[in-house]
Amino acid sequence: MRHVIGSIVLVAALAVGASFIENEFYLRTLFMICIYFLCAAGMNVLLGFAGQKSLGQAGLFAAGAYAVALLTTRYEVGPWLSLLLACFVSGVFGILIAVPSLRVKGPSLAMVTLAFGIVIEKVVTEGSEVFGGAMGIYAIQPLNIGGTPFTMVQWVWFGLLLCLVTHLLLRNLLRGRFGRAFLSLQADEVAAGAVGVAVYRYKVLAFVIAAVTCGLAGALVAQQNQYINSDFINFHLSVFILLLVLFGGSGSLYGPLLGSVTLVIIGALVARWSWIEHFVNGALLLFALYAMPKGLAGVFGSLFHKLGLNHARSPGVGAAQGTAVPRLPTRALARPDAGSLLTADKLNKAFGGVVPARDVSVNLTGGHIHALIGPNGAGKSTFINMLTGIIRPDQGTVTFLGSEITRQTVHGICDQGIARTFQNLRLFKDLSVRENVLLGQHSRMRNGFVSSLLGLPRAWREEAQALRKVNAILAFTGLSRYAETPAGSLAYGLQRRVELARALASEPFLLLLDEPAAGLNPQETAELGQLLVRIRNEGITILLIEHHMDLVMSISDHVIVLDYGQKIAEGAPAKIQADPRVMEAYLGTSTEAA
Ligand SMILES: Nc1ncnc2c1ncn2[C@@H]1O[C@H](COP(=O)(O)OP(=O)(O)OP(=O)(O)O)[C@@H](O)[C@H]1O
Repeated sequence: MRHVIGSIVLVAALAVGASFIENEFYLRTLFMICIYFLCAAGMNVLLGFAGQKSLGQAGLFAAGAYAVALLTTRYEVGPWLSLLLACFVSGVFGILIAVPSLRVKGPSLAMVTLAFGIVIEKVVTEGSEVFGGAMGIYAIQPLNIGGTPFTMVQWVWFGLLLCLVTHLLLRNLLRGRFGRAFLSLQADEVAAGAVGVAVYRYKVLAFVIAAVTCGLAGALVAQQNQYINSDFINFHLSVFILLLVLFGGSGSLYGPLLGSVTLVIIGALVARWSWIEHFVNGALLLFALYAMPKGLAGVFGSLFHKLGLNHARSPGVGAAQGTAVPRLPTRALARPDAGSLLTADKLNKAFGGVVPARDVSVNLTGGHIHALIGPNGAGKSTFINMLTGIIRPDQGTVTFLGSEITRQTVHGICDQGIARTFQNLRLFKDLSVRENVLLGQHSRMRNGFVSSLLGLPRAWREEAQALRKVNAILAFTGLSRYAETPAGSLAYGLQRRVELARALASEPFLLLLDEPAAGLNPQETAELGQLLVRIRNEGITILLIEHHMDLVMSISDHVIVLDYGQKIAEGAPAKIQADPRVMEAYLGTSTEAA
């Protein structure tokens, strides 16, 4: 609440200050700070959190501006309703621009969005019949109160109010489940899916948020000027919006504010020499990229840190660190009598000539540790990838708790109760250990977009409950003391444990571990074995891919052996150790020689 009250007081003070300003240029500068803040706040969600690079924001600005222009001049829709509809139209364009992001990434995505911006620019320039071309559209109805158009001071007040609301709403959204999900997209989409984040849905959402705020800004500019033409909509605007975020601090809640205040004021100072404006912006962009990778927010953040002013309390530090033996949060099994938890029936997969799965059928009994072993390239990881939806089998079915999951999405399978770790660690390295594990709780949290955006009690309750569970998992896995450490800075063995803790946070029925002991020293391997037994004792079934035979034979209840994509043996560890086909597969010799 302190932040909310502080923000309201600041905005109220600015609004009162603005009412004493008589100079139109200063008021307009304040209004443009608000406009660019709106653009930057949405762009920050898209770029700073979700990691999607867009160079087409000018097109979305145009969508809002022209929507309001056409609605008020051609269709005589009232200015307030037009403003609302303009946000809706921009949101629809946001979905359109998001579609390519489902297929392309990084620079390719930037090029596609750039093309979108250019197309919109061309459409409004050339389509003079509808959009007025370079002449533009005049007589756009401004916002009004009781039929009296806003004065310049009222525009500033309204701009400030929108900035306040946008900031507080986005802050609610980004500090919880949604913000973490966006960050996971930026870090690793495969891992995001595996912890239950619906990757495509969240990407589209980030694009829509950026589109709506940008469209709102465009509509306000059109209504305030009562005029819009194609000169407003150009590539420089898209780059400027990008610059606002990068200069202010991408991924920081304060970045958009710092960026828009600084750059609009710099723009106002050089306004009389319009020819140098682009040079200045170019130089600032280069400066931000080279000298301030975290933007102004990063510079201020480290300054406050050095001065000891950063009192941000870490959530729930020390919780669940008591002496009692910690328990894992688990969900109740819908069918507790289910002997067979998962059945894979005749799974087949071919990558061209390589066939890593050939009629593989496996039955995993609940409450056991199953091990999947086999020589390198036998198809073990492919098998786990098929169970978790990362790879679609060519043939065969996977049934989990009585329902077929063969064609389900990666996040849908996580939702059902299957969690996994990866052979090559896939941690969200820049996030703290606690945030990594909180991301594991994503699929267990039920607060939706609206309750998160509005910061309703339900969202806070969910967040507090998730935090309690995460603290218990950290204690269970012995990670409590590293809770605030960035995951990527931990020793390798601890990183493996964080990935395991993250998987446990989705409260799975079945835990799939792809070589969890790879890279661990003998002591760490022994500790891992004990941890896995404790997890099994909590009622969680484990399927473990491992090359450490000592570990496999000491903790497994059931061992499955793959070779060249075929199951060649399965049974109790002692039986597998004595199986001649297994020896042959491992030693590559005939049974007699072995
Ligand atoms: N996406 C892919 N495209 C093409 N070939 C693939 C793909 N994934 C796996 N393979 C091939 O399938 C075979 C089985 O790979 P997989 O990773 O499943 O084996 P593995 O038993 O897990 O091996 P290791 O123990 O070395 O991890 C290998 O020859 C591998 O090169």
